[in-house]
Amino acid sequence: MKIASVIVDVPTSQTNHTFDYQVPKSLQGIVQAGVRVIVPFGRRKVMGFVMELKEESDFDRLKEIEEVLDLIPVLTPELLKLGKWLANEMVSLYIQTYQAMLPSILKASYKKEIEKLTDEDLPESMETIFAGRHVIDYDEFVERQGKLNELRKQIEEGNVRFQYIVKGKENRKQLLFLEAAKDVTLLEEALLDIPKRAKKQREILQFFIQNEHPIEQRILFQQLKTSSSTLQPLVDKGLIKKTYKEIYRNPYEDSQITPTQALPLSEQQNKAIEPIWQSVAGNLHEIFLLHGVTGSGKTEVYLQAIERVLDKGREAIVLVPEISLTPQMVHRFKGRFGKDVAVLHSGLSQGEKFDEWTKIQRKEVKVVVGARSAIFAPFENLGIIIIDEEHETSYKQDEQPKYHAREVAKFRGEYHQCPVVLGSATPILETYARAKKGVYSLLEMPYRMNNNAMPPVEIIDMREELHAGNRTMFSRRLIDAIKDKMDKGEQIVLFLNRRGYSTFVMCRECGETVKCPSCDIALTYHKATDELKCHYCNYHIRMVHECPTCQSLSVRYFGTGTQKVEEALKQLIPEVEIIRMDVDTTRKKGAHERLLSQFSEKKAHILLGTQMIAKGLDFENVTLVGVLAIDTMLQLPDFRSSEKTFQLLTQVSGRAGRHHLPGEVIIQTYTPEHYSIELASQYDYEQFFYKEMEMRKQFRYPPYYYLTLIHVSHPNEIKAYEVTKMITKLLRKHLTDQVTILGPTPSPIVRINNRYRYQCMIKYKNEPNQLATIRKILQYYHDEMIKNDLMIQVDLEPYQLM
Ligand SMILES: Nc1ncnc2c1ncn2[C@@H]1O[C@H](COP(=O)(O)OP(=O)(O)OP(=O)(O)O)[C@@H](O)[C@H]1O
Ligand SMILES: [Zn+2]
Ligand SMILES: [Zn+2]
Repeated sequence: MKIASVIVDVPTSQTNHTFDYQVPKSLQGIVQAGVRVIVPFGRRKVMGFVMELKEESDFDRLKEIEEVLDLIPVLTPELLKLGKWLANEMVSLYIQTYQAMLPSILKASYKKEIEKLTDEDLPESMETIFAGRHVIDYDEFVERQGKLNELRKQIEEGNVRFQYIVKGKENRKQLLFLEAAKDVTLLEEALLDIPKRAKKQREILQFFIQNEHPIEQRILFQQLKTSSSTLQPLVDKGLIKKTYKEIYRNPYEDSQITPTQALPLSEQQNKAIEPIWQSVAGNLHEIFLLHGVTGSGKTEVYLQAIERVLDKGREAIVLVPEISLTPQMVHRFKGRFGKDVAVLHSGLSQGEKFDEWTKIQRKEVKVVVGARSAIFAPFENLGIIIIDEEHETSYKQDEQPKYHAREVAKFRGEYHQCPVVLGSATPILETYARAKKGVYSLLEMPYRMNNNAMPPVEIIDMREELHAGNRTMFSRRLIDAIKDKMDKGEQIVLFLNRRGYSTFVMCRECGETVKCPSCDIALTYHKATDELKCHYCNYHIRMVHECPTCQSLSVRYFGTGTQKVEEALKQLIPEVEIIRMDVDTTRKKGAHERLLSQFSEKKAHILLGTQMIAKGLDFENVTLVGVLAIDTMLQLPDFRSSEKTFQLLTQVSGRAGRHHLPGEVIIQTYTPEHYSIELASQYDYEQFFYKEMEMRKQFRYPPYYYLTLIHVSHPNEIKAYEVTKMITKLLRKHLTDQVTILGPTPSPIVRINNRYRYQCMIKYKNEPNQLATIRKILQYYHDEMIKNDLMIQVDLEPYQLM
């Protein structure tokens, strides 16, 4: 095969197809599908992925591949196929999609260099920049105000050369090891020749007489309190040799993880796992929804399902949301499967991620536990895919390609003919509806382990607090409960929602927000025009200062930070010890883990935090969970806000009373009558599902309709608006009239990084022309996107509507 078709690292829609290259003789047999190569492209050199090899091309005079970056393909045949499908479905570029599947360290880095080719002096101005060097960075040349026309002249005269350098910048970590270079008897003989006063040298040699295994040089020096100068003569004599060993950067201290055994399953676990085992045994592709309340023992089901998969010699992918990928969670998997587990999440350094990925690629592990992108783990014999907390929005990538891990899981499950298990206490509506219809197999686990009751939930009406003259953010009931637990030596988790933002307004007197009459979402405040706007349909009214419902003047913006909560609480209860967990306190590596272990060692009464603490945590001594300001979530301008509130409350409540001590939950809100708060407090998912489905039907949202969101941004507001308007026009013209097109309307966050953001939304049930039309629109704006700083982003089935 002499010709390779290559997807090149030039992310534009015009280059979004394969280019043919000749494989030079020297690289034949080395270039194969799935490897990265370096190819000439225009005047540059770029990285590319080989899609396939073939004998013939429709083009003649092909350029040659210059270099191969991999000996083992980084993309398996399955991943090549998956990437093609995914890019088409998501209207994203092939190159972006393939790059999203790989550790970011495998992305190419590009550099421009100028090389001096002559021994003669260059003109003075250039010589000072070269400063005696042969090669310099082009960027440095420009930065130091080198003259470009001078440079061009020198290039033409052949005195200097300009070149693009492409590098796959992966690096493997190597450590320096020492080991005996000769037989023990020979070492013993040599020892006799070393004078008594060379004490340290003798110690080193004795060490190797007693230890035949290589040891890291650094550790030996530490142990024997010695250094290179003592060692060197022994190396020179050929008694000891230095070797480099590639090692994995391992972020987890495996030795500290206690191995665990499979637990005898409870009755409901048995019932749930049986169909999964059958599907594993029969190599059947089936999608399961494991709907189990918090603490019902879902994780144990996952573990024992995986066990069967490994027994068959196949592999497993387990997805866990980023924020619940805590050390606790990792330990549960490593405890059961030990060294067979790789872990992938964003807390790892690039190098660590690459090493974990390498273990998968080399088939040195059989299980990967990771966040969203672990769905692309290059296993070739997959036996199960598990997505825990399947409702989590972090499974949807919010940059291109805007894929959802669940859809990728289905593709891979079908390819490998293996089960996909979606687990949650609060599955997303779409998923539960499919399970009800029989598209997925529904497995229910309605009870907690040991039949512990779910902790009782008390809803506190914050409007009444205000009426009673309490202007703090804590209800009297919550403060009393906190003090009570402190007295008993029990612990408290306080949760503050932060995903909201202060652009919605609410009446503190009656809890009312102003909503769009046709979209049923909260209006957002726009300061510039002093208006409230619906960012789905662009309905707008003047900002209200008097509550439309109760005529009070207590209409306020909403939003508080964790730090404020901490300070306010300390004023009320001076002796309280608080561990605060938010983006600020967990920025440093390992901080997350440290704070949690401090809390479990009972070094504080309260763990106060944001979304970060809502999931996965399992503390024996926690008997009270308090929820502050849940309204900021309920009023998000997002049609899923009720659902997200229900999910969050259920998760948070699940943190209390998981063990022997009974727990309780207190939720503070200005809208206690809202169905998602009420039903969450009763743990009634089923009821919530029906109620919410009704709303979705009425306002024409998923799962009854599909949505596509198109985002436009530009430094000039008028431009952003005009383009969005044009896009809605084109859509209206080319799509069938069953489709609703909303917009143009400003995004809820109108300006980010000095770019103005507008959007429009397509609501449809079945629209065969959609993808083709969107592609045409992108083509149409191609030049402007490249030259004029215009950005258009397409999000199919969006999760973030901001
Ligand atoms: N078969 C079993 N026998 C004894 N203990 C079990 C068994 N299965 C699970 N457990 C224990 O019950 C507790 C709850 O289980 P687990 O954390 O797996 O529930 P979960 O459904 O994943 O909960 P969440 O959704 O809240 O994370 C854990 O402490 C776990 O070790
Ligand atoms: Zn009011
Ligand atoms: Zn509207």
